[in-house]
Amino acid sequence: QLSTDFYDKTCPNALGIIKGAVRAAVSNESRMGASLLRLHFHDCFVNGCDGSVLLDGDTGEKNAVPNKNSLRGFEVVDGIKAQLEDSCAVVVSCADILAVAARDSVVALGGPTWDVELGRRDGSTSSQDAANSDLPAPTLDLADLIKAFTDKGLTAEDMVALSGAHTIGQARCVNFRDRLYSENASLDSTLATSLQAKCPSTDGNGDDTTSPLDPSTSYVFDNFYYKNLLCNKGLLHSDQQLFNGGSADAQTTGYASRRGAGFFDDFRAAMVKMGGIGVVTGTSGEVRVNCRMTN
Ligand code: HEM
Ligand SMILES: [Ca+2]
Ligand SMILES: [Ca+2]
Repeated sequence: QLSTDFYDKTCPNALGIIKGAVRAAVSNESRMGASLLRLHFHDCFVNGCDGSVLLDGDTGEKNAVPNKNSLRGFEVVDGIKAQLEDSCAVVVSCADILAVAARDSVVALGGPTWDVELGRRDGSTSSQDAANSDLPAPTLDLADLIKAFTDKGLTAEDMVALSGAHTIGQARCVNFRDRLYSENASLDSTLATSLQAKCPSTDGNGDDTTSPLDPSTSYVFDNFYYKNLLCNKGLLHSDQQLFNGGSADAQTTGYASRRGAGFFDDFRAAMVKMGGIGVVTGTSGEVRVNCRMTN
């Protein structure tokens, strides 16, 4: 039901506007590419790709545990939406902006490109409970990571490929502290020691200081995420689950050795699949004028 040419007639500049704004935002701050990619993931996993993550409100998704003090990029989305409203009012949905911005972010940081399917409509509810229950936590083991994705119609293989998004971006100390102090010897000891300086052992100390998810190339979309896992350098507990003697090991090893015909091909296919989760099209839902509130 989605189509890649959805805005060709109604807003021919839409894709160019989004690409230009994403490029500018990423050149201003490289991390923004990671933040925009993550917004699309957190949108799609909660009530489908419907822009719900963008809605303001104390009881909305922005205040859910995985999102609070963590999600970023809302101002960039506002800027894109304002430009689109100037060019073609009430045509391009906020959900589609997130899908295109995710792709353009990956490309801006050296990753693969793909055609984004378009025509998603924006929803009207933002569910904090659904965000808390449906977004996978970094404490999960492999079986529960797989379940979080199969619950959304994705496969275990999609989960391993999509986790490669952690080749860019940052995580807060509170999300990997246990890797440094409790999960003895599972994290590479040199990396653990260097991370300890910025992430003290006491709960509450330095919780929000950030470290790169990919300590090798945190601003390049490449396959170093998987290479790191082979050396026990996965920052999050959930990352290292993809190479821990379990069922994901072979796929991780494959991606570590083949970037283009391995990881990149599977990543683009999985992104298209993720972008189709729970989408609403046609005349249901709406196209928001302001991504932060319903019309
Ligand atoms: C497999 C299960 C996943 C878990 C448990 C997980 C968990 C996390 C956590 C805990 C952070 C750090 C947040 C913080 O400390 O504030 C993070 C960051 C990030 N995640 Fe994931 N994630 C998963 C899958 C994904 C997927 C599928 C994508 C995109 C396709 C993604 C993209 C990102 C990006 C790009 C960042 C860095 C954001 C930034 O620097 O602003 N993650 N993730
Ligand atoms: Ca959503
Ligand atoms: Ca990287």
